[in-house]
Parts: sequence; structure tokens; C-alpha cells
Amino acid sequence: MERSHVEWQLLPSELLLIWHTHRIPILLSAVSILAIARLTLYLRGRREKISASPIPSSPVEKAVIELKPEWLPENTTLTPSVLNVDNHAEESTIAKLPILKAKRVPKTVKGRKLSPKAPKRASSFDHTTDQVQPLLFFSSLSGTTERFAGELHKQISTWIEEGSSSSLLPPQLLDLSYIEHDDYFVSPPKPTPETAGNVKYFYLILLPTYNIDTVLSNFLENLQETHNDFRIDTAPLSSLLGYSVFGFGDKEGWPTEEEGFCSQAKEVDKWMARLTGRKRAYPVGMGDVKGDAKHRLHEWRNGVQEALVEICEGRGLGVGVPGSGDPAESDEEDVAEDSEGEASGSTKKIKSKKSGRVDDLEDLGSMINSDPAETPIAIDFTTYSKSTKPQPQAPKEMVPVSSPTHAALTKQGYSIIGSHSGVKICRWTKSALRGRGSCYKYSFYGIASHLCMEATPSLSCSNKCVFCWRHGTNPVGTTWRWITDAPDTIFDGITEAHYKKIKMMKGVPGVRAERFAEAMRIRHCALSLVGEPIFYPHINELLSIMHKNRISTFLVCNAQHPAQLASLVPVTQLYVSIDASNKDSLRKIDRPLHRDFWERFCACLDILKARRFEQRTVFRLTLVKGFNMADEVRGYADLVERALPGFVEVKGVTYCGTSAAGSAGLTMQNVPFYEEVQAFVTALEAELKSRGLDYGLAAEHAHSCCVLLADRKRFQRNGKWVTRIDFERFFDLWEGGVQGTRVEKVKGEDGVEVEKVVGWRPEDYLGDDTPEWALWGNGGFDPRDVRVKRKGKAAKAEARALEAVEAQDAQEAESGCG
Ligand SMILES: Cc1cc2nc3c(=O)[nH]c(=O)nc-3n(C[C@H](O)[C@H](O)[C@H](O)COP(=O)(O)O)c2cc1C
Ligand code: SF4
Repeated sequence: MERSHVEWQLLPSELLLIWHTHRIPILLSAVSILAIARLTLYLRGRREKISASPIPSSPVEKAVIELKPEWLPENTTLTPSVLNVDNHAEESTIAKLPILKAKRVPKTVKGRKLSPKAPKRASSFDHTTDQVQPLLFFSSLSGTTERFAGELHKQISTWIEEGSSSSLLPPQLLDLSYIEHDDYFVSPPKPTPETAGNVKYFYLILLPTYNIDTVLSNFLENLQETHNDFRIDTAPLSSLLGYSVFGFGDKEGWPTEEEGFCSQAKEVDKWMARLTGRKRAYPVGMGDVKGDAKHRLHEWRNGVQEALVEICEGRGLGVGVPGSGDPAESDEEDVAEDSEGEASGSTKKIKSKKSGRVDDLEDLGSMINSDPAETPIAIDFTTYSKSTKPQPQAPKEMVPVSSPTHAALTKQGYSIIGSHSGVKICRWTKSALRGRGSCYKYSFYGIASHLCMEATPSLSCSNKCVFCWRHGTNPVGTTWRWITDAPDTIFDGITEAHYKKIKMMKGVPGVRAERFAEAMRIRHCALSLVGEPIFYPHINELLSIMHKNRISTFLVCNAQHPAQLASLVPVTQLYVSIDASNKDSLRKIDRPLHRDFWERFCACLDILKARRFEQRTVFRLTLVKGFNMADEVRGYADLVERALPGFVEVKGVTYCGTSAAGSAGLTMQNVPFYEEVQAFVTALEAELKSRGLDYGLAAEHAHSCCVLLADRKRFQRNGKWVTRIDFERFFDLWEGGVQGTRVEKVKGEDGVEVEKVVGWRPEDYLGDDTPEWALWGNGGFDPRDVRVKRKGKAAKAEARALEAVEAQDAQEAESGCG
């Protein structure tokens, strides 16, 4: 006992001795233990994060996100609806007289019905005295076309007998082998004493295809000779009221148009365009005799009948198809008839009204600066203290008809609806109508571009992004301080304007009759275009009208309006533009008007995360070399980790070449090559993987320089990507016809928490597997569409003209709509 007491007394000095002799190894061991403990905690945290990505075992938790008072929307005015006409044109290819349709959309605001504008009269047809004589030509070697022509003749005769219009005479059926070519195709038939010059002709031409010498080859040669004969006017058939051609072919032997399917009908259509001075009343139709011929012919007949009705009503060939045109046209007619035509027309009108006001877009920029009274001014209205709060002003029109902004947007091909909404058909819609491929949204999600409308209910935006091609022409602002149009007025207006623009395409060469017919029923709406759609105070009502009409909604927002984002009804697919990965970069690239732009941006990401099980959520990254690409992969990964979107779309910016872009410091050097975009997404995927986030490279559309990353746990089925959407199912879920599977915990009457179905999840409307050709590594071009590689003079002319006309559209399609 005594000894142990002594030992205790010696212990401190022994410990001190040990410390002095072994302090280095002791210190090293302590540091290592601490490091191991830290690492263990970090990895455990990581595992917990990973479990946030897959479909949660129900119920879904509700996150609470703080919304600052200054983020809440302002009071708004609502002007009553004045347009009360259903413009939904689903059946519009089936001609009826009078053209009055039952209203299908329940209107939220009732109003006075406006009488439509006086239709444009056909120059050579007086519908009060003249009569239309349809002539149905056909050629047939083995009888198939003859049989179809006979049936068509009967159907049109019955339709006319049933009183479609008193101006229509019964059609005449004419076999090209038995008529005198010169009597019909060098000049139109001469008037007889009985008709006294009051009969005008409309040609319908049905043809088979033969890649051997037949009577058809002669017919084609004759048309060509007539056009080239210097003694004859190059457009000797320009007094015809219109024409349309339908071809029969055999897809078994000639599967695609490039391989010769219906090639002769297409040729005849082209020569007839030249001979008539572009009087194509309806696009050339094509039917496979061993497949869809009957169905296609039926569609084509409906379209032709509608054209006949329009002529009889004195409306000529409708918008976009000139009653007469440059008879010496070549393939350049491909581009001559475009929305640009209308746009420049309207600009001319403005020019004549206010002479010298609008010369071109460049001039407009300076005018905008020089005429502050008429121009929406980019003012920062974001305030934190009462003293700087702007005084309430009487609401004004966002884009008044008389403003330079209106002129500029119209010149760019936009139709302005009311005073703050816009619609424009994008170049992909035109491309798809001509069978030349849809945008990347078809490859990724199944949206066929000819069924898609691009629109916005707010032309105003709270950013001035450097890559925005309408910078300098669109209004900007941080608060909604404008007269507000009713949602149904906007819906009626945008759909009517869209259909009008589609109809303008009917005379354009290459437009497929079946796609044209399909396009008369809008299936999808890309709410992006220009401005900020969720800025519009009644966005939810507008979305509901769209869903009621079974139009899917892809809504893109700029992550600057958290309050509106939080209260948005679920859309088919919700996008947030992610233009930079950090605050500094975002300021430089988006040039936001809100001072608290970064807080708003982060709040929007949190909202997106909270709502990711209600709807498909997407990050849209637009890569601009020199601005937001280099060294930002980790930053983007941080944002993905924060919001956990279902998808990340990455695309390279497209250069729009405007002075606005130039002044923002953007040149062609800022446009990344596709290989650079590919390298970027590969690095992003790896970075996400290193953080345990299971995103994979799902699909690509090399043509648009666009790649899709998707959450593997949510959008793969049996190891295959399922990025496509079942749109019909989405509408069924929206209507409540089908129950969704999103459940939440709610308190029952007895106070006990129970699980309850509260809606649907993105997984409830998954579509088909992503097609093989769209998968990452396969390019993303639908093999059923035609790659247009033309040669020679026509190709050059077309390329030149397309470049000019589509530069604007391409920019819009690539970077606007996304
Ligand atoms: C010799 C021959 C050549 C043909 N060449 C083509 C062709 O180049 N492209 C095509 O789409 N169909 C072609 N076809 C299919 C015909 O156009 C098709 O069978 C059509 O229905 C024939 O119409 P008809 O019975 O009115 O003569 C060809 C058929 C034959 C017998
Ligand atoms: S680019 Fe946009 S508007 Fe055009 S078809 Fe594709 S989704 Fe629709």
C-alpha cells in the first residue's frame, strides 16, 4: 500500500518523461484518429443525400421554403375578354359552310364577340357572280389511281350537292391520257358562250409514280417545256383559282421520298407552282398504295375542300399563299413564303403610318434609347426600404401597338396578342411540316414539332441575358405593372395566330399534307419564347385552359420569381434556366434586374427540389464559352445537388449575330463546338457520380448541340432510359380520370396522421422507352425524317435564302424555347 502511494506520487513526472520522449508519435496518432472520424461522418452524410434522389417511399414530405414579402406578386388589373371564339382548329381541315364552330373551351371571362376582319379577296374571283369549276385530272397505267380518282370524284360531287357552296360546280373527271394537253396545261380552258366568262377553274391532279418512261414522263416534259417556252408567258396558268396534287406510290419498292416514293407527283407539284404563279391551294399529298393511301387521300380531300370553301367565300387561297407571284420562281419559293412575308408586310404598314420610324432592327435600338416616352424602360424596382419604393402608377399596356417594341417583335415574326403575349412558329415546326426533322424535344420527350406551339403570356422579362437575341427589343421590368389580359383571351389569341401561321405554310413546297392536317390540332405548348411566362399573374388559369384542351405544357422560367414558382399549378414539364453556376457568373451572363437575384435564384432551386415529385423538373443549361463553361462543372454539380432535378438539358448557345449580342461581348468565339458540349456533360456526369448522385447520359440531339442527363433511378425502366412522356396519361391524371400515386401524410379527423393520395408523380406519366436513335452516342436524328442534302444552284439559292429567313428562328428555337 505504502509502495503504491509512492508510485502515485511519481506518476506525473513519469508521464512528463513519456511525453517528452514520445510526443511526436502521440501527436501524429491523435491527428490521424480525428481525420478518420471526420471522414466517417462525411461519408455517412453522403449516403443520406443519395437517398434523396430515387423515388421516395411514400409519403412525400413537404418542405417549407421562406418567401420574402418583396417576392410576392403585385396587384394586377384584368381586362375583360373581347375575343370569344374558339380557335381550336382540330376539325378545320373538314370544310363546312358556314364556318361556325361550337365553343369548346369553358371561358373564364365572358365578352363581346368580335366580327372577324374582312377577309382578303382573291384577285381574280368575284364570289358574288363567279363560279368555281373543279377539274379532277388523273393518270393511271394499271388502274389503281383511276379507281381512287373515281371514288374521289363521287365524294366531292356529293359534298358539292349537299350544298357546301352555291358557287361550286360539279367536278369533272379527266384522264390525262385522253385530253389535249394544250387545252388545259398551256392555258386554262376557254370560256364557253354559256359560262360567259364567269367560270374559274381549280385543278386537282392525281398521279401514280413510274420510274420508267410512261405517259407521265411526257406530261412532265410538257409542263417543263411550257414554262421554258419563251413565246409563252412563264406562268400561263396564273388565272387558275388554285391547284393541288396527290401522288400514289409504293413504299415496298420505294420506301422513302429520297428513294423515289411519289417522286412524279412532287415534280408535277413543282412545275404547277411555276406555271400558276404559286397557286398551290393545298400541299402535295402522298399515299402508299399498299398502306395508308386511302387515309391520306381522305385527309387531303378535307384540306382541298376547305380551300374551295375559302375561295367561294371570297377569301382567296388564304393567308400566305399569294394569289399571284413571281412566275419565274425557282426553288427559292421555298423561302419566299414565310412568316417573314407577313412580318415585313406589317412593318411596311407601320412604316407608311409613321414614316421613317422603323428602318431596321439596328435603328430600332437607337430609337428605343431616344424615345423614352414610348419605350418600356429597364428600371430596377426592387426595393428594401419604403423610402425608395416607386409610387404606384396607373397600369399601361406592356407592348402598345404603336410602340417600337411592337414593330420590332412583329418584324421578327411574332404575333402580339393583346398587349403582353406573343406567339411565333419556330423553325422546327416548319421543318417538321416539311418532313425534315423535329427539334430535340421530339428525340428526348416525343414532342413532334409540327404539333407544337411556342408562346408566352409575358413578353417582359426581369433579365437581360447576353445571349438573348431580342435584347433591346423586349420590355424588361421587375414588377407586373401592366394592363392584364384575361387568360382565355390569350388562349384564343395565341391559338388563332398559331393556326394562321401554320396555314401560311400550306403553299410552301415540301410541306406534307398529312403533317399539315395534323398541325391543325395543337398538342403541345412551349411556354418560353421571349420574356418570363410566370410573370403573368394568371398563369395558372392559362395553364388550366391548355390542359383542358389536352395541350401539354413545357414551361421555362428564369428562377427570379420564387413566389410565382411556388404557387404554380403542376405543368407537364417544369424548366428552370441555369445560366451560371455562381453568383458572379450569373450576374455577368443574365444581367438580372433584381438586386437580390442570387437569393431568388437559390429559393427557386429549393422550390424545384420540393416539387420534384409533383412534376418533371428540368435544369436547362445554356453553355456560352468564355462566360459559363470553364471551371464551372463543380458549381453546376452543386446546383444539381441542391435541386435534384429529374433532368439536366445541356446545350451550346447559338450565336444570333445582333448588335445587342455584340455589345454584350458575345461573338462566334463564344459558341461551343458540339465536342466541347459533349466533354462538358461527360465531366458533369462524372462529378455528379463522385458525389453519389446517379445521373446518366440519356440522350442527345447533335443537330441542336444538346444533351440530356437524367436521374437514372427515376427515368430508367428495366435498365432502359424512359425519357419520353405519355401525354394522354398526363391529361387523364390532370382531369382526375386516373388516380395518381403521390401520397402525403395528413391529419385525420381523430388527429392521427394517415397517408392520403394527393396527386400524381412524374413516374405516373412515363411514356415509351427513349428510341435507340436518340440515345447518347447515336446522334438523335429520327431516321424516318429526311436529311436534306441538295446539290447545285437550287441548293445554293435555298441555303442562302434559308439562312437569311431562319437566322432569327434558329436562334429562337435553339436558345429561346430550348
Ligand atoms: C414499273 C414500275 C415502276 C414504279 N416506280 C415507282 C416509283 O418510282 N416510286 C413509287 O413510289 N412507286 C412506283 N411504282 C408503284 C406505282 O406507282 C404504284 O403501283 C401505283 O399504284 C400504280 O398506279 P396505277 O395502277 O394507277 O398505274 C412503280 C410501279 C411499277 C410497276
Ligand atoms: S423548338 Fe420549342 S417551340 Fe419549336 S417545336 Fe421544339 S419545343 Fe416546340
